[in-house]
Amino acid sequence: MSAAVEPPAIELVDIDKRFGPVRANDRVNLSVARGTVHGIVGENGAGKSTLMSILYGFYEADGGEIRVDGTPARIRSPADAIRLGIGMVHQHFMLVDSLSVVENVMLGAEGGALLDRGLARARAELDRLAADHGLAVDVDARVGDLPVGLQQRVEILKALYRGADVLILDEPTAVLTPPEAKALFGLLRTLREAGKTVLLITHKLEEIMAVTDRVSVMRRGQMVATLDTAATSPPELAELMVGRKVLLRVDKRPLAAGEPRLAVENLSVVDERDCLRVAEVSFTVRAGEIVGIAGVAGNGQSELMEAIAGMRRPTLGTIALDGTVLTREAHTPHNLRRLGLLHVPEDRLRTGLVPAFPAYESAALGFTDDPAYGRGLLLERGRMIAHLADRMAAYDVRPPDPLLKTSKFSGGNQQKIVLAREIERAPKVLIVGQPTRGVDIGAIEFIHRRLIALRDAGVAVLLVSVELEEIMSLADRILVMCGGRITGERRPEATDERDLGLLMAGVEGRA
Ligand SMILES: Nc1ncnc2c1ncn2[C@@H]1O[C@H](COP(=O)(O)OP(=O)(O)OP(=O)(O)O)[C@@H](O)[C@H]1O
Repeated sequence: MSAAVEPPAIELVDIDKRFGPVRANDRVNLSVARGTVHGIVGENGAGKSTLMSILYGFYEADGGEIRVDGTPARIRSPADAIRLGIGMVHQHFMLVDSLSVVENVMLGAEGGALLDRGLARARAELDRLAADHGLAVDVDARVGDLPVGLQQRVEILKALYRGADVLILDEPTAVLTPPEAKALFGLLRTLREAGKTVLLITHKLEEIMAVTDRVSVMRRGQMVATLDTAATSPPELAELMVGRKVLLRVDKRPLAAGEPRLAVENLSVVDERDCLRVAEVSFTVRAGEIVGIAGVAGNGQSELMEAIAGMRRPTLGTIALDGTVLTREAHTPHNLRRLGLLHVPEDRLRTGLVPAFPAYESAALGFTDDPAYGRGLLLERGRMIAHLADRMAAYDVRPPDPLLKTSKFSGGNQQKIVLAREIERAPKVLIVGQPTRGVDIGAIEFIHRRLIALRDAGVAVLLVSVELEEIMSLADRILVMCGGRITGERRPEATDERDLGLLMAGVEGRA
């Protein structure tokens, strides 16, 4: 342990921040010791990202003080933060795909341009950082060609290159595969050993347990606890986060599956670049059954879901609903919705919502002919608003304001709006991609219960998720996809994460 006299690397004192009526940060205090990994948890909209944005100079606090190494600091922009040795790794990387790693790292760094510091010098510096911290990456590779895990590494290198002593990571594993996440944690430990300080926001309590020294819990804009990680547990953290006990396990009745509702036969899908993404995939989903598709992101799951949902044309094969093969004309998102096939897209900002619309309009996307909204072209705004207000209450969306612009909701609350839109319309078949990405533990429990309730009510559910735990606890049957093919089928009680992991990597698991 470091000497008691050393001031904390970061101290936030009585930080306040309001957005209109929302008190996003309410007299928040936080003290982070140098050379530690400090976790921050809290339910969706608790104010975690706002607090970190204040520390990084994206927002200015309405009140309170920031101290860096014991000295009061004025941080009015990210440039101020960087000057004080604070770096941030964003969830959506701020990298230029067409430039190389070394060019990206130099971009915007002090002195700005490629001209200023010679490329050779930057390369040498990157090599040193890579060697010191075990951050191997090909500095001449084009960033757009790197897998997501390595792009994240470039973001970290960029922050270190600019002299960061404190690194803020906002849900860094949301975009990573399990091996990439493991590699990231190894790296965080190395950075800690080198005396760096890491602030880690995550919804995954096992990550908190695995890698942090201390953990702070936020709830409704306030800091409710800071604990030594070794002295706490996931159930205790979950309870502090949501203010009640959370069931971390899913309870479900035995399977009582009925008729096949969705039948996919020899389906193949080729993408825009003529690459085969889905190769001769066949399966059925019966009424009252959840079929889970496990796989590392990018192995054809997205294209498969989009093809079924009528957003992409399959090149070969058929899709049948209730025993009737869909013709080309019938296979449109609009008609599928009419037939009772609903779809929760995995990428909510790209295909699920329109960020610039008020929430009630985003929540009506694709359903503007719903009789509940009124007739014909004259949609009744009042009814759309009332309808979403009901859903917001049921899903505990915060703030429960249907008129607020979609982009102003926190990530997890946006996810709840999309889920509520699709799930609550009595589907016969529900296709749901990454339903709990970015949502907090209380909301995960709620969403899992809703999916089980739909199954028990006879809905055929196709669940695609990169979270193995989610697939294992919800699915009645698990299909594993790798390289566009189904590489195995398992019952959850007859498999484990290792077996599925092998199938996901294209290696035959145990029979
Ligand atoms: N630019 C903004 N304008 C209006 N309200 C905002 C803005 N940014 C955040 N908020 C509100 O402030 C509150 C805190 O949001 P914040 O993004 O900090 O939560 P979070 O804890 O990071 O949530 P999540 O886990 O869902 O990402 C939320 O109610 C959110 O809707």
